[in-house]
Amino acid sequence: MRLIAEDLACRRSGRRVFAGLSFTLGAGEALTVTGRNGAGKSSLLAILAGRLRPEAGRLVAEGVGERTIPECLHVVGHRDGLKGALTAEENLAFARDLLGDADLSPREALARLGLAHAAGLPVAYLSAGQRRRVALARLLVCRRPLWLLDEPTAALDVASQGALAGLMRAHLAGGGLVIAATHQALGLETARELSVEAFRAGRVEQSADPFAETV
Ligand SMILES: Nc1ncnc2c1ncn2[C@@H]1O[C@H](COP(=O)(O)OP(=O)(O)OP(=O)(O)O)[C@@H](O)[C@H]1O
Repeated sequence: MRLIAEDLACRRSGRRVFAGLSFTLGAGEALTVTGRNGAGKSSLLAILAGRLRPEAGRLVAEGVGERTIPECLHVVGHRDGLKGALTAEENLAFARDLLGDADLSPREALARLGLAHAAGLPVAYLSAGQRRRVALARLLVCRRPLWLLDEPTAALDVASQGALAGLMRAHLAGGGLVIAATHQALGLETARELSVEAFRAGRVEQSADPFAETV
């Protein structure tokens, strides 16, 4: 898969958040989206996920056949999207049935996140970091090329941050793409950085592409 974002602009509550934002991301590549609070990182991810309409610009996915961009991606955002009354395993089985493209079994995915022991517990009983790990395990139960991650290390301890870095590296090595909004280093040495602040309305040159030399 290759994702091309062209000249994206975003307006929220009547305020221009960013404009003229372009990038291209190919198979095996990662992008970290940075910027201060309120700069528009989550808004950019929402546009990429098809959950927020851009004020201008367009998104193109190459190499995905008939599939739409939302059918090619996973989102792990601020809200974990888990059902508290269901067990960790049941939540993942639900996601697998809903999304299709089955990959690892729920138990295998939980084991990769060090949560095999919690498979049978209702998610409501889990800690914040454990819930985040269940949400991240969703990445592994369905095969989707593009991972959109919003502050994926939030609430994770050091060991779990390392496990996440390993999962992202394996995904990239298999030709996947990762776009992660973050305030922290993610342990991805090859990731390029996209500062949303560089595209703040009034500060941008139209269609400026910070990766023009590398794509
Ligand atoms: N649901 C919403 N409705 C209207 N405006 C919103 C909404 N969500 C965010 N905004 C506004 O959009 C702008 C960008 O917010 P966004 O959440 O994308 O920033 P961010 O860079 O992800 O911030 P943070 O680092 O705090 O997560 C902010 O000015 C915010 O007030």
